[in-house]
Amino acid sequence: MTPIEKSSIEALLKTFIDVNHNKDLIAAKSVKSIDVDNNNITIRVELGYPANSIIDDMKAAIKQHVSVLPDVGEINVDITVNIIAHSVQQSLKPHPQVKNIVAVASGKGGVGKSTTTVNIALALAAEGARVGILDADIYGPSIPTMLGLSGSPESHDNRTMIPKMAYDIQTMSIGYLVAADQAVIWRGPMATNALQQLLRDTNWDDLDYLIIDLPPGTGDIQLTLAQQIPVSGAVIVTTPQDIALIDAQRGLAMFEKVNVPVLGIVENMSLHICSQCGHEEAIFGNGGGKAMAEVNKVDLLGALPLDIAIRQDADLGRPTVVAEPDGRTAQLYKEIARKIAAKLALRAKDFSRKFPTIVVQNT
Ligand SMILES: Nc1ncnc2c1ncn2[C@@H]1O[C@H](COP(=O)(O)OP(=O)(O)OP(=O)(O)O)[C@@H](O)[C@H]1O
Repeated sequence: MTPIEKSSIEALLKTFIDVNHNKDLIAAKSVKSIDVDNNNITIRVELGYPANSIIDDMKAAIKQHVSVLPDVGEINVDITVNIIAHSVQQSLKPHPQVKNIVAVASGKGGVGKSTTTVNIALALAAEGARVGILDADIYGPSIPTMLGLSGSPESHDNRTMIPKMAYDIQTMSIGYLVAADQAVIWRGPMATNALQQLLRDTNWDDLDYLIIDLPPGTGDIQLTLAQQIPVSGAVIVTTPQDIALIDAQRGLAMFEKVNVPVLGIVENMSLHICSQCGHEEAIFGNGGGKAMAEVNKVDLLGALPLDIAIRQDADLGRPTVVAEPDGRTAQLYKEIARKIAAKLALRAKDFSRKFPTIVVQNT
């Protein structure tokens, strides 16, 4: 029997690409230990993103990958998940109750930003994370409707608000607090102050991810929010039309300007699938999101079809990820959600939480 060296296993794991971030397991620092005992192998993998729906397949794939070693005995693969906080803009302090804030933006309105936000948030939760949504879309706070929620949030201390819950997700929305026609007229500082307050005064309960649905566009409000909210990353939603892509490009530039990493682009309404005959048609054009991602060197996280079920589910307060959790569309949202979280996992840790604040006391 030829004894198996750890280095041979490591060499093999260097060729195992995790499709969620496109890095190999060693480069991504996902392999925590490799033990060999009498050619029986135990590999301990730690993922930095929630992955409920793929862990079993990934275990099997790693086993298969390593099984080519000559004289290999039993192979055990143990996969755990550990979601940590990642760094935010240098000048800002991270939110104490939220590990990672992710902003979802769009260059223009109506591209399906809120629908995408809500489904991605539900997908992250389905994958095992603690998730919240902050609906900051003052021009059309639609998250409450999409989750079947209404009414004012409660408060135990008359100071902080308790997030309203739907499908295990903590939510706060400008829509719970003001009439639909009121917030729309807010301008600049009024809107940004209100949104900052909403973030600060909500009693978020230990979140891994807080997804913020930003108001559409790239004006002053969005820029100020991108500057003042401690975000770990941003996602841009666009449709494949030229006009939407030009606006999405502005979104990219906005986040670049304030040093917020763009984790990728989601192309929404990319193909129309006829509910009668299944025929697929690129109503808003073809390949726009991909081309834009390539030009700007960001990732295309995924493309969602223009599908009447997505709209109907959202209108009924039961978005597709929970209405049809095993369907193809839910799978697409979960793939996108895992990619967002996995890309974030590769980014720098938030070191500010690791060290206690040092207080010098005069005696
Ligand atoms: N992939 C999709 N297929 C079918 N309908 C969709 C899809 N995505 C969104 N929609 C529908 O398109 C409409 C606009 O979506 P949504 O409200 O999410 O857009 P938005 O970009 O957040 O808009 P705004 O921020 O301007 O209010 C909604 O009726 C929604 O149900």
